[in-house]
Formats: sequence, structure tokens, C-alpha cells
Amino acid sequence: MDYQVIIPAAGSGKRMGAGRNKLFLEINGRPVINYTLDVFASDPECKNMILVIRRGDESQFRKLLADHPGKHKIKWVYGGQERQHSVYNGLKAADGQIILVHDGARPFIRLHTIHLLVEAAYKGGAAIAAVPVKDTIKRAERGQVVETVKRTGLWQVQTPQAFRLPILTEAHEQAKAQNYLGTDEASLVERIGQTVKIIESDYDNIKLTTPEDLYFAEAIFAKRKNLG
Ligand SMILES: Nc1ccn([C@@H]2O[C@H](COP(=O)(O)OP(=O)(O)OP(=O)(O)O)[C@@H](O)[C@H]2O)c(=O)n1
Ligand SMILES: C[C@](O)(CO)[C@H](O)COP(=O)(O)O
Repeated sequence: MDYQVIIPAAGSGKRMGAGRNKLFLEINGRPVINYTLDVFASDPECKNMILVIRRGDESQFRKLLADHPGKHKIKWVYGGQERQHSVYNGLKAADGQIILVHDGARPFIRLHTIHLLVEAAYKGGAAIAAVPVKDTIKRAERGQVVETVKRTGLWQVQTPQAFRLPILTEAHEQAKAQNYLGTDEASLVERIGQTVKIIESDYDNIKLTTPEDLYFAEAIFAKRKNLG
């Protein structure tokens, strides 16, 4: 089943504190974003990648894409202030039946998960990658616990998130009209009454957000290299 993917890569990486786009930081000598692009470049069912970039990062992306095997499948658009705005800009360049949104900061996504998501979105309209929560989650106010959230049924949501294109478009347009900002696409799609299926992913599919995530990334890379 063919699909397109929007890859938001236009963030400022405040929590990483690298002073530059965290997607240019390297794992085993290669930029993070290259690994993310590798996955979709290797998939014949991925018709194209809509890479959302920050103004000012053009020459860096031109350099790292120059000899990337997937460069013929990549078109780029500019991002916005918030992640949701960046995805919205990417959406305007999408034209397929199934659209995925996958954070550029998640380089360890597996093709198997991607294909399960595409199939689930085709069948039911929307599907997201997630893993069961392992820690106990509590809500606090002014540094004091006010609630322990029941862990049964709690999922830690990732990307890719997969949708039939008209569903995601309607959800983003409604959010824009209502000035609603969500932290993922599924939250927008839930607001228009669309059911969202969970596809269990794996804990390797981390989002590189804070400096210690780089150590985790090196370990995941080494594990996969050893597994071949
Ligand atoms: N305005 C934005 C913000 C984020 N992103 C992208 O969305 C993904 C997930 O966002 P996050 O990890 O929060 O990245 P940053 O916003 O850069 O991180 P921070 O919140 O620490 O600044 C990243 O690939 C990031 O590049 C984007 O395209 N446009
Ligand atoms: C979309 C996401 O990766 C799902 O977990 C997450 O919400 C992105 O949050 P961020 O703060 O924009 O990285």
C-alpha cells in the first residue's frame, strides 16, 4: 500500500541544548536525520517524503542530502513556529491516499511498524505507534501529587502516525480555525470524532529530545549493528 510521509525537521531543539538543529547531531558519525530518511528511502511503498525544514538550514540539508539514496523522493517545505504548524505546511504538499507523519528526531523506526500503521490507516482511517507505559504516572500541582493515573490502558505515544489524507486535513483545518494546538496529530483527529487505532511499536523508537537520548541512541545503534 503506497503512502507519503511528512517528516517534521524544523524544530529548534531547545531541550537538547545543542545550539543548532539537533537532527544534524551525529550517531556513529552520521547525522540523526539521515537514519530517519534511510528507512523511508528504502521502502518502495513510500512514494515520497515531505521534509519540513527551518529557514536557514537549507545549505546544511542540501549538503547532507546530496548523496542520500532517497534524495529523488524528497521534497521540502518550510516549517512554522510550532510542530503542528510545520506538519500543516507539509500537509499542503501531500496528495496521496495515506499520509504518515514521522518525527525526524525518531531515527529508529522499523519498516514493519510503518507497514502495520499504513494498513490500519487504510482500513480504519487513523493509526498511531505507541508502547505501553512502564512507569507509574502521577499528576502534580505545585510540587505535590494530586493524582496517580491508573496505568492499565496507558500508552506512551510515538510517531509515525498514519491517516487517510482527508481525515488529517480536516482535523488540521479545524484546529487552525479554532486556534487549537495539540502535541500530536492524533489529538487533532480525535477532536473531529475519528477513532484512532494503536499499533504497538518498540521501545527503541525513541525521540531524541534531551542530551542523554544521544547515549541511548548510540546504544540502540550498536545493538542493531550487532544483530545485523
Ligand atoms: N516548530 C517545529 C517544532 C518541532 N519540529 C520537529 O518535530 C519533531 C519533534 O519535535 P521536538 O522533539 O519537540 O523537537 P524540537 O521542537 O526541536 O525540540 P524542543 O521542544 O526541545 O525545542 C522534531 O523532529 C522537530 O524537528 C518541527 O518540524 N517544527
Ligand atoms: C508527536 C510526538 O512525538 C508523540 O509522542 C510528541 O508529542 C512530540 O512532542 P514534541 O514536544 O513536539 O517533541
